[in-house]
Amino acid sequence: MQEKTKQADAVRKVSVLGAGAWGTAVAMALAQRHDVLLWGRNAAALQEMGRARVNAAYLPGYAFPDRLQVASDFDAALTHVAEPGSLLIAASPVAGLRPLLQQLKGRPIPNVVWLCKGFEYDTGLLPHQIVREVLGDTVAGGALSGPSFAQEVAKGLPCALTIASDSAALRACVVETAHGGNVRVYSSEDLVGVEVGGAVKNVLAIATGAADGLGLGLNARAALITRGLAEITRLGVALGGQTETFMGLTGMGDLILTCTGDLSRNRRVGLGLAQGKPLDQIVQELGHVAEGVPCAKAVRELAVRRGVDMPITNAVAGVLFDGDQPQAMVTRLLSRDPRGE
Ligand SMILES: NC(=O)c1ccc[n+]([C@@H]2O[C@H](COP(=O)([O-])OP(=O)(O)OC[C@H]3O[C@@H](n4cnc5c(N)ncnc54)[C@H](O)[C@@H]3O)[C@@H](O)[C@H]2O)c1
Ligand SMILES: O=P(O)(O)OC[C@H](O)CO
Repeated sequence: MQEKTKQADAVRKVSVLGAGAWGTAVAMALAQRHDVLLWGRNAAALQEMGRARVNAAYLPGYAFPDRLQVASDFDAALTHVAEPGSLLIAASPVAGLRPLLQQLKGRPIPNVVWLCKGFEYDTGLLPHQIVREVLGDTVAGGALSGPSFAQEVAKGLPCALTIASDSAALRACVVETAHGGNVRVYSSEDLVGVEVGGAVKNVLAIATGAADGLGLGLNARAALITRGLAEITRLGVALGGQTETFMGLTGMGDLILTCTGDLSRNRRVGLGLAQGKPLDQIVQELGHVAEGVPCAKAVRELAVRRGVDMPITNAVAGVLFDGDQPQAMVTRLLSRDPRGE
């Protein structure tokens, strides 16, 4: 009974800026009940999506629901969410967040919710810090995160997400809009904790993919996930996140999904490294972003600056950027001195 009151009854206007796999899947899920406009930076691809009613490049095989329309241009996507209670979703990768926000600067927008997971490559900033740098404090913003493969959401399978924001009004707006049907939305005030969990789990998924690819077994996988969670928590707490957050959906939940699910692009990077493929080839074959790659460098540098011990991240970064062999990564981790758990 109580759940029902939290679910959106009113039809709302939503614009999703970014038409990769995740932006498209979120737009499709919200279009079960709301009027959704999907915009992407590639005009020709958008036009084709509008005609074929499917995102053939990033989410092939999943037909758009009727209430999902493709935006004719960027201005149309913003006009669509002009009325109060609307939702603007930024669905770019981390690398595209700053340029996207710069396009929004000075424009009348109701709020902004971002979906990307990672630290910015050059600055080491979390997404909410980029938002504040570009838009200031005048726009309510929040991170929507949690264990969620785009293909499963596009299929209408159940999933649970967390909206993290310091604005109670924004959290309520996202819950009222997105909670319902097969999507559950929880709330959190811990933006740092939610964002750190989402960012670092991608690096750890590369590590578990490599370990699995090397045939190291399920014991090794469980050890990497568990020690990985300790690593995420150390960094997250050092940056101001709350310990409990890392035990929740956006911490442990997303870590388990990404480390164990073969739909994960980051896990597939690790599997490819174990086969001896060059990183460039792996990323090209993926055809999607693997946020753990740039994030590994940003996290390694941040951890050094903050004095946080992150052995698994360092080992992954060694393979990605310093020419270490995946087997050497394992040796490096196993040869560490014993310590208390
Ligand atoms: N796919 C998922 O299952 C999933 C789930 C939850 C969160 N996410 C997160 O959502 C974000 C987007 O992931 P995705 O799955 O849509 O990626 P994707 O690779 O499927 O699509 C990326 C989209 O961003 C565009 N893009 C690529 N590089 C860009 C750049 N430098 N600047 C601007 N745009 C760029 C591409 O044209 C494409 O439209 C990532 O941070 C990812 O971690 C993904
Ligand atoms: O496919 P990945 O590895 O980018 O992971 C996708 C999502 O972040 C899982 O929650």
